[in-house]
Amino acid sequence: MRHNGGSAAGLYEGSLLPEETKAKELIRYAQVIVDVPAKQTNRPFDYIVPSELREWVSVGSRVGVPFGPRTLQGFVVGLSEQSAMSASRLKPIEQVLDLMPPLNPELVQLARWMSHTYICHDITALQAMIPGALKAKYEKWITVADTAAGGGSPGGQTYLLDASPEEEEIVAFVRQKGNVTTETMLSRFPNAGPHLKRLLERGTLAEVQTVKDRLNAKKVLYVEPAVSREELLAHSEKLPSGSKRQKELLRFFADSSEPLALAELTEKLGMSPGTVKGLADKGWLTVEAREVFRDPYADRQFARTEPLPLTEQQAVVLKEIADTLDRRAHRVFLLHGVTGSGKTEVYLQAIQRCLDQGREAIVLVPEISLTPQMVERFKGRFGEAVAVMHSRLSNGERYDEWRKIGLKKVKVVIGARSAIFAPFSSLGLVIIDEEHESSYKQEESPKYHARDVAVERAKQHGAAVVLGSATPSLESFAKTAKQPAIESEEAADSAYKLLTMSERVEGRPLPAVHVVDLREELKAGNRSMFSRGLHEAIEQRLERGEQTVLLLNRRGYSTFVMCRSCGYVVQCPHCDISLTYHQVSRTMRCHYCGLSEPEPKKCPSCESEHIRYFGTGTQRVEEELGRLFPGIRVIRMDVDTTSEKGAHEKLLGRFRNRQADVLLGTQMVAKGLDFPLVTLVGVIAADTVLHLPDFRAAEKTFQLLTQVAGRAGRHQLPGEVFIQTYTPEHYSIVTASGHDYESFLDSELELRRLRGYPPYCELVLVTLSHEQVPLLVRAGESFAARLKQLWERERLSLSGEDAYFEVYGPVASPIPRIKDRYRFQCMIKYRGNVDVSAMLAETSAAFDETVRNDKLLISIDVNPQVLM
Ligand SMILES: Nc1ncnc2c1ncn2[C@@H]1O[C@H](COP(=O)(O)OP(=O)(O)OP(=O)(O)O)[C@@H](O)[C@H]1O
Ligand SMILES: [Zn+2]
Ligand SMILES: [Zn+2]
Repeated sequence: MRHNGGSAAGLYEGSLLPEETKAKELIRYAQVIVDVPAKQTNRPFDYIVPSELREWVSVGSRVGVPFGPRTLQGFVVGLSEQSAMSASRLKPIEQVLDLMPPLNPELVQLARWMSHTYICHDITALQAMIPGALKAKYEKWITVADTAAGGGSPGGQTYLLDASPEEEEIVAFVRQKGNVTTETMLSRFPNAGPHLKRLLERGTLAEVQTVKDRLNAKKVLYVEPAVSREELLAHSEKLPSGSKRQKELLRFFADSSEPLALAELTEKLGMSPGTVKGLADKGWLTVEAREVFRDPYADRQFARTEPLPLTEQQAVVLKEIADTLDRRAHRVFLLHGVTGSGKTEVYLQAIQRCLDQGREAIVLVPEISLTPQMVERFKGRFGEAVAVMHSRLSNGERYDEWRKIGLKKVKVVIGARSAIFAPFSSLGLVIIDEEHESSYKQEESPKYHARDVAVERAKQHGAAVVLGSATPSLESFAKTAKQPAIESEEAADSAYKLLTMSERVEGRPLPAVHVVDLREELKAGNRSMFSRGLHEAIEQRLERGEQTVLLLNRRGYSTFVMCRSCGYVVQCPHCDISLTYHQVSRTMRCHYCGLSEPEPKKCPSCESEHIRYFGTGTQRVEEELGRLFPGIRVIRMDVDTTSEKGAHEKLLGRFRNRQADVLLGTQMVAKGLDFPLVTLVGVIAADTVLHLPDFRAAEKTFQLLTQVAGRAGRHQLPGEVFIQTYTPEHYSIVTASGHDYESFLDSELELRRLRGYPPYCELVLVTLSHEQVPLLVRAGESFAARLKQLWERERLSLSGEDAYFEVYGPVASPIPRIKDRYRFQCMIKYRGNVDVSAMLAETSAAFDETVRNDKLLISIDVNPQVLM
């Protein structure tokens, strides 16, 4: 069914024609990507657009289409007057699932770009763009098959050859109901299983499938008068005196003809819905179901804020961005602004400019810094025009926020990673706050980076992108013209424009940072987890009524269970990693497969009883604080205390209201928080990330330390920071303590250059997994060999260009086994104009059979953030 000779990309081009150039009546066919993520179905299929659906089908529509024996969800990616297939062989679209198409031609095109760039199926990319509530749910029904229905006797009784009485009964039941779900069937006939199977096999009954949304728009009943005020009053007069309530209700609407929600009305007037219904039945009132939006912030008031007069540095930066907006040009800015330099105010005023032009804006923030404070800043400035999207919203709330975008009820979306797909049609500005955050990368397929998607989307819209951070990623920094890491002409054109804000607002100083050598503490006989300096500083804050933020970076921290006698560490039996201890439930859990086991009483290896969890978790720091500073009020923020909906907000709210002296937590406390009374920041141990097997370890350490230090002294009171470490001489710690991004950058870039890591090359991580090592090794080796062959071919066509390509591995992955599957990886490093995506797509296609028949799994991660 593929169009003649069209290249994959070409297939979509027709769909990008402006809608009006294609008269609806000429549209006969739609190209649909169906919801089956497999190679054979990874292309558009042609369907007939029935004339009654023509008005409703556009590029980006979600439809239900017959596919083989089933009905599947699909996305319309193109419309045409003709099809290469003869019409007799094509089937019509069955359902259009939304009145408003959830995607638009630009997003459909973007999905195409994603599937190519990140090497995934088109449907996977399309599905990533819509909220979970719209992901297809298939409903299966049992119905009487057409053929069987025709053979009915006049009395409606089907004469079934060879059918048992039970079967007769089942068929009669289905016929009576029309459609029956399996559950209904089994609740009525608990032993129907075998009969059902036989009836389906013989074609008496058939199974049909329909596509259904997981969720529907929420509807609320509204009441309003159906007749004039005079008539209402007249009716009220005529009613018998016993109908007090009804009279009251009529008078109510005579006073105000505004529609009112039924629930609100009955509560207000203290009457039952029956009273309302009585009058509606008489035709005097109308009751009507209306769609409403579930608003997670409905009960919150946001004080309106006005633009602040800008500092000199803010004004310079805003002008650059505004100029680009005014020219409606595409341009990427990297805004390097120290902590507390007022980046948010710049974002707000840039957005205002964009809205003034009648365009829309997307703001991405890392999930964990999407705090009420952040939301407040945007809702406070733009009020109702803001939609908020994050994972703590319920499915329904998220769906409604998203629908508001399509319906043009909002102009600004603030959200985590996936908000980049907000279905705006005239996007003017995308802001990515804390652009260095690794959470912008999605770790499951499609493994996209929201920063790259943002740039791609902005190109299509002629929109500006602002990447903001106090600690820009090396990758982004290397793309600013200043950094000669990339030299080609094309690169110079697409270079990011660097904007700098080196000072905090109102000339406030950056906090003083003390680096404490923990080895010296031990020598001096201090065995506590708090150095003497930090201890004293906390004491001072308690006396002065100021607040402290303590960071315990648990990543890489030992919360494992170890035997003190023999050194045995409890590991997951299915994955090669140690189990993590959870104090609340006294269980040990595997982070990869979810296995949960009770804490062992004895060492499984030597039977010693000296087996216990090891290392410093946040709970232990909390206990220690209580012991050292009696009466201290601590709020602990980690995965355990923030798992419930709204917990995060509540904890921060309490801290802000001075209900605690210390906010203790993992990375969650490091970013975005802006509390006036915080004058002390302590880092319990700075080295935990430093020793991870990850080439970004030093960069991540620098970023984390700089970010957390930036929480101190942001307002009137000056701040102070203590960084405790076993490696005080490490350059990432030295430079972070001096707030010296430039020096860090120089040292780190030099190392990356020497070791051949980004930004001096691009990376792709290919992980293969299988239950048997021999097959895996063979597959790994032939995968690598095949890629190298392709490179030899590619290299010839690139003669003269500076290009580089190397495959490292296969070697066992850092985590060599997960869920009983062994894992091998190949690391690809390349540079220059190499179409690695195409090479990888071709190589993996060669493994299709092994994947299908032998259950080999191949995962491709382009620009990986996690190298495990
Ligand atoms: N022009 C201004 N005049 C006065 N106060 C300002 C101005 N701009 C920003 N502020 C205030 O300065 C504080 C810090 O600003 P903001 O939180 O935007 O910093 P930031 O650059 O985002 O820092 P971080 O990267 O640490 O989050 C805030 O309390 C903000 O209200
Ligand atoms: Zn032991
Ligand atoms: Zn496991």
